[in-house]
Amino acid sequence: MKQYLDLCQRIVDEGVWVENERTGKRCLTVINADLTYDVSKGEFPLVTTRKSYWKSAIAEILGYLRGYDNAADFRALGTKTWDANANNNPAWLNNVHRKGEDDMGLCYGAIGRAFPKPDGGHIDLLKQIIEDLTKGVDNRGEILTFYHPGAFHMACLRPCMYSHHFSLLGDTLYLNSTQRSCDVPLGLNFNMVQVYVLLAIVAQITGHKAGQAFHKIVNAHIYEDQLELMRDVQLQREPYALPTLKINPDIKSLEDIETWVTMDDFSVEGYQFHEPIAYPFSV
Ligand SMILES: Nc1nc(=O)c2c([nH]1)NC[C@@H]1CN(c3ccc(C(=O)N[C@@H](CCC(=O)O)C(=O)O)cc3)CN21
Ligand SMILES: O=c1ccn([C@H]2C[C@H](O)[C@@H](COP(=O)(O)O)O2)c(=O)[nH]1
Repeated sequence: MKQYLDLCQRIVDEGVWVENERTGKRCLTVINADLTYDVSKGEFPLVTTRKSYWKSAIAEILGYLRGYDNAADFRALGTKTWDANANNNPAWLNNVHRKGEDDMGLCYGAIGRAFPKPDGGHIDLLKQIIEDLTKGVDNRGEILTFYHPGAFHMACLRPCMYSHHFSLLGDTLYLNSTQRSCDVPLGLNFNMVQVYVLLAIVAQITGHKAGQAFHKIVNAHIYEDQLELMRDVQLQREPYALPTLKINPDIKSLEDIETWVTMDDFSVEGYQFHEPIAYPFSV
């Protein structure tokens, strides 16, 4: 929690105003942040200085792991976070590749579960990683990437947290996740939860202990219409102790994740938080 608040304060104190063409808004921006979550100690990085919608965040990462490319599928899992990008962005609505209502196009899991090969066909990157890790293999390239510049014109958004690199040291699994662009008041609440959950659940289904997750952010920003709420409300609050996350121990394979897992398989204990803050969202 301290590392999150420190980053927010750093943006307020040292950020530089940058015009963003896609949203038509200015963003107070810093470059480079490194956050660490110790999953081995159960340090679940849930924001306490406002109500954080952790179920929505877990539903998002679950949808990516399932290869979803449709906001309706995300809603069925328990999150509306893709509705706006799929259905309210004029550039995407006019894109000839959009396959109709709720389509997100070729991004995130649609790439990671079926990465197009230059010589034809696809690779299921996640399946291959899970198979390797289950056998105790780390080939120093166990990388789940959602980043395919050749597909950007066929997607509603480029992936923000675009790479998840798993590593084994003995029986302990580590994760390095990289994010190119970060909406710190809104997106990062979710992204911290997602990095933690991704390491915890992949360790669980591959039979390893979870170690640390390292989260690298390149462009970290606060949109101009979020700044006042962050500086004058959220940053004035004292954080509470971190809660803990429980994951159903019956989840044992990638197939379980693909077939029956729901938000009921996750629970958070001891979550004490301050009043909700409704930050403006930029499409
Ligand atoms: N500008 C922007 N910021 C983002 O964080 C973001 C995007 N766009 N587009 C793609 C996804 C969608 N994500 C989202 C979308 C909406 C919320 C949001 O509205 N959160 C509210 C309410 C959440 C709820 O009720 O479930 C929040 O207070 O956290 C968060 C992340 C993260 N990503
Ligand atoms: O998981 C996510 C997804 C998106 N974001 C934010 C970061 C930016 O504010 C926008 C994406 O805009 P680009 O112009 O494509 O950079 O969404 C996030 O923080 N986390």
